[in-house]
Amino acid sequence: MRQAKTKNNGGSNVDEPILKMQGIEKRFPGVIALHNASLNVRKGQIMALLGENGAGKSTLMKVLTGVYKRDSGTIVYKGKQVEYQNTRQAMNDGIAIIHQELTLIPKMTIYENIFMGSEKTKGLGIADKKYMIQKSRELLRILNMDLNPEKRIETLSIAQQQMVEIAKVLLYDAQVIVMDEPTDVLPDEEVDSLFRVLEDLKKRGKAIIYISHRLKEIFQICDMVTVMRDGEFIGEKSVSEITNESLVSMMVGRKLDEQFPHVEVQKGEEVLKVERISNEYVHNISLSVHAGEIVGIVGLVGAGRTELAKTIYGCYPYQEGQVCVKNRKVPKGSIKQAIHSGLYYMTEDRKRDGLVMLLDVRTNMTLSSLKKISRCFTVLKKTEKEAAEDFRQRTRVKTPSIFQLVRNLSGGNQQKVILAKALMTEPDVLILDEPTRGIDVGAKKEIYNLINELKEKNKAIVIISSEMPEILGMSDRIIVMNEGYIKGELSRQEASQEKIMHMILDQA
Ligand SMILES: Nc1ncnc2c1ncn2[C@@H]1O[C@H](COP(=O)(O)OP(=O)(O)OP(=O)(O)O)[C@@H](O)[C@H]1O
Repeated sequence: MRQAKTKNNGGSNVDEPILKMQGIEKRFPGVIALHNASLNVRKGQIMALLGENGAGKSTLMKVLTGVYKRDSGTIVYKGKQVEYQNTRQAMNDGIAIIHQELTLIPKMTIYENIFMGSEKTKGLGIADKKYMIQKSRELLRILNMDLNPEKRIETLSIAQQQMVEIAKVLLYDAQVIVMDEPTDVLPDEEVDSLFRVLEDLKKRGKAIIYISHRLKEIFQICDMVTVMRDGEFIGEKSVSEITNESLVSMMVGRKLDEQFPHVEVQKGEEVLKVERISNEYVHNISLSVHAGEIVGIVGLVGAGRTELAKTIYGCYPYQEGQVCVKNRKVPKGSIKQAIHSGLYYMTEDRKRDGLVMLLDVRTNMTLSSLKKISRCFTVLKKTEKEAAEDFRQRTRVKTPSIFQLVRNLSGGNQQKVILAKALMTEPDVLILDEPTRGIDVGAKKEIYNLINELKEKNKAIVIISSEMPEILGMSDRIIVMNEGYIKGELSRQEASQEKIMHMILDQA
C-alpha cells in the first residue's frame, strides 16, 4: 500500500502511527463483525473511518476502547501492545471516544460533568470546586467557548454540549480522539465551528478518528481515510488521492449510478390539505399534497419543518385551521386519529421514538402494520415473517436474520428498520423526516427506490431533509420554510440550491 503524504501539523514523524490496529477479529453469535480489520492513526491527523452500515466501524472502536474483547489481532499504542478492559482504562491511557448520543448528565453543571469520575479534592474528600471551575473555564477557552462552567448542561445547545464532551477529553489529555458521526446531531451552522476545533486539535498533535457518512466532510477536514467493508479492511488512502466516486466504489464494492432516481407519475387527486394552521411553532400554514406526488420541505434549523410535521400528525395542538386527508377532517391533537385518517409520520428522532430495542427486527418492522398481518385479532406468523423478510431485503438491513434483536444491529441498520416500518404501513400520506440520516450511500439509493415505489402507488409523500441534494433530487415540488412560516414554493424544474437560499434569507 502506498504511504500517503499528509497534512501533518503535529510536527512528529508522519509515517509512524501513534495507534496501530491490525488483523482484528470479533465474532458475535451468528455474526462475524470484524475479520482482518486494521486501522492506523498518526499524530496531528484526522483519519476518516468509512464503510456502509454494519461494516464494523463502531465495533472496531468498541474493541479499541475496551467495550468488547477482541477474538484476535493486535493493538499497538505509543509503541506498546495494549488491551483495555473498559473505556475508563482507555481514557486514562489517552484514548477517548465521543459518541453521537452525548453522555452528559443534564441536571449537573458543566464543570461537574467535565470532572465526573475524576473529581479534584482538597484533601479529606472535600471537592475543590474552585479549581474544577477554573480548569473547566480554561479547557472551554481552548475550544473558543466562553461559557460559565457553573451552567447546567440542560441549558446548553447540542453544539455546546459537544464542546463540553471535547473539554472532558482534553482534561484527560487524550492523544487519540474518536468522534462518531459528530455532525449528525449538529445544526448546519454549527458544523463549521466544530471543524475549526478539530483543526485546532490537530495542531495540538492529537490523532483523530472521524466516523461519518457525509462524504463531503471527509474532503473538508480529513487527511486520510480507511475504508471497511463487511468487517474487513479495504484500504487506507490519503484524501488528496481519492475522489468521491473512488471512495464510494471502495465502500460499496460497486459503482453507483444516478443517486436520486426521480420517477414521473401522473399527479392525482389532492390527498393532504392543510389550511391556515397556527400554533406556537408554525404560523398560518396552508399546503396540499397530491396522490403520486413528493413534496420536499426545506429550511434552516429552527425553520419549523419538524414542528409542522408534528402538528399535522397530532403531536402538537393547533388553535386555528384544519387538516384534511382525502377531504375528511383529521381530528385535532391525536396521533391515533391521524393514523386512522391515513397519515403516518416517521420521526427524525428515531433513536428515542422509533424502536423497541429488546424486540427483534421482524416485530419492530411490523409493529405499525398489525392490521395487514392479522386476521380476527391474531397475528398470522407466516404473513408477518414474509412481510418482514421482504422489507428486510428491500431496505438491505444487514442482519443474520429477521429474528435478531434490534439492539444488536448497527446504528444505520436500526434506522433502516424504522424506515421499513414506516414504508410498510403504506398510508395515504407519508411524512418522512430526515429519512436517510445515518444511512450509507449505497443504501440511500435503495431507500429512494422504495419511496418512489410508494409514489407510483399514488401515495402522497412529504420529505423533510437538511440534505439539499436529496430534496432537489427527489421532490416534485419544494416548500421553503423559515421561522415557522412558509416563505415560498418552487417546482422541481425551477428549484435550485441558490434559489432556495435566497427565499430563506431574502424574505426572512
Ligand atoms: N452486540 C452485538 N451482537 C450481535 N451482532 C452485533 C453486535 N454488535 C454489532 N453487531 C453486528 O456487527 C456488525 C458491525 O456493526 P457495527 O455497529 O460495527 O457497524 P457500523 O459500521 O458501525 O455501522 P453503522 O454505520 O450503521 O453505524 C453488524 O452486522 C452488527 O449487526
